[in-house]
Amino acid sequence: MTMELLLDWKSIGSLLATFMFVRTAIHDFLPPEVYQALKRLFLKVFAALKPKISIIIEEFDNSYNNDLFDAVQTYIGSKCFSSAQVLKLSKSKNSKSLSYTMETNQNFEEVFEGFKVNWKFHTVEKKTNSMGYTRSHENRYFELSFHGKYKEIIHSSYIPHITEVAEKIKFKNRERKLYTNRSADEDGRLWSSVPFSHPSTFDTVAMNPIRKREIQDDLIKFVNRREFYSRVGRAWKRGYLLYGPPGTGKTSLIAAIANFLEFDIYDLELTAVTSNSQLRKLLISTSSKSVVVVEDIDCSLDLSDRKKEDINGDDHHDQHEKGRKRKHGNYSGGSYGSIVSLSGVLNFVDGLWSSCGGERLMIFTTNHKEKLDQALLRPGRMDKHINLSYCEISAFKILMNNYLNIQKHPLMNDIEELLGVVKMTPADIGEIFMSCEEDANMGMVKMVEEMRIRLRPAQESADINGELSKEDDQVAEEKAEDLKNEREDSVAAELVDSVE
Ligand SMILES: Nc1ncnc2c1ncn2[C@@H]1O[C@H](COP(=O)(O)OP(=O)(O)OP(=O)(O)O)[C@@H](O)[C@H]1O
Repeated sequence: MTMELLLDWKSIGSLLATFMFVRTAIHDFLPPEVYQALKRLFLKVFAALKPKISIIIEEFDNSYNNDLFDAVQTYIGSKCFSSAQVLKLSKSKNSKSLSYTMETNQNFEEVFEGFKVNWKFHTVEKKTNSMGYTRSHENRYFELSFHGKYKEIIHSSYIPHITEVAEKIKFKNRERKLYTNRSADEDGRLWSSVPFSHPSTFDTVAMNPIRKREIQDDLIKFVNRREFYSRVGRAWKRGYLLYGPPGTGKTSLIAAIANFLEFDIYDLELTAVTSNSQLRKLLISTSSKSVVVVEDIDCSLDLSDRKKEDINGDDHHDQHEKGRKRKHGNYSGGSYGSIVSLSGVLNFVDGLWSSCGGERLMIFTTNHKEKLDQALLRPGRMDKHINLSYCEISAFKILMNNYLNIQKHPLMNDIEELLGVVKMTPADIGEIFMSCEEDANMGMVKMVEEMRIRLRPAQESADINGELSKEDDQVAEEKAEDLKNEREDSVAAELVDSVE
């Protein structure tokens, strides 16, 4: 028995020695190219002996569409361009972009987290017999092959990765919509929609670049915080209040935000809402990536006096009566014809979306921030207050570049000085530039003229009050400087104010 064992150990030893000898001989005597080729062959043979696993993803699952098949098709379509030899190219009706799909029997290979996966697309003709008729149809499916030891990673990481990427691609390619509830009463639908195509972007909005960057950062932070919101048990939403005089870019900024996030826009007309329950339905039916806008909040609701309204519920009779009168055109409304109560708005702003998932940005606009209830302004409801005001030089430069396509001009100093004393909205400036689009120089001259015209009444009234001495020009200059400093201070204060 001991002898046999000894023999066995001996033979193993000599086998190892032979192996080492052959290996060294091959390594030392064979040319390196031959050695590498042999090595590759050996690895291939060895890999072929390893267990391989395949997963089949069919187009239909018990006659129902298989979402995973669609996801794989989208995913591979976005990647196979460089590797597959035959591809199909198409563009679907509601899509902005072209999409590639694989042809039958084509392979696509990729490396995920360090291991290789192989995809193959199959089409098989199938015949079914029912009630004496033979019907043939195509059975399309993807086959995913990989080494057996990666089964767990495929299931827990790779497949979720595919669905996530596919979702992002589909979202990017879809046509975005602008929804409005204005015609809700007539056609019975909650929202009517048109494709959303507003040209305003963060590049075209005339605004202090630092504040622009700050808003963009805030938006990026918001959309990247899904886990945070779910961890702290809060609805994934953020409230913005845009305030400032008419024509300062509130609507333009909203469009720029929606374009930046690639979200749908819901323009919520509160005066067209007939009850709080309708308001609730409207809000719940918004898509999972949406910007809900309530413009001119001070004009559509009596928000200044909360005590007038029943905060915990609707006064249905009262609401109904207001709605009836409004429909018949003879309702001038509490202060502005409010149909939904303040509680309705506050409730949904506070947490109606907690159970809906999805990311929603709520934007209110007003020309009169001071008219709004403090309860509505607090963080959680309006997380960020953005003041859009009269044009200052950095915003002016953006408009000048947009409309006249110039970055510098000899009249810039005059304009900067005048902007310190004359209130010009970006809309005013846009109008003047629009009329001289072809002649940048003329546009700038006209601008200075218009500002000087507007400056005169201010100087005259100052004169009457005895504020202006004989050295008009010098004092006007000093005043311009003071106002400019004041403006800079208020911009700085606003920045501090809006930092959470
Ligand atoms: N900050 C801005 N940047 C670029 N364009 C602007 C800006 N502000 C105003 N405009 C131009 O003026 C027009 C009116 O602007 P917008 O509707 O955005 O102002 P608003 O503040 O929403 O006005 P309102 O309070 O009356 O609704 C727009 O068509 C836009 O071209």
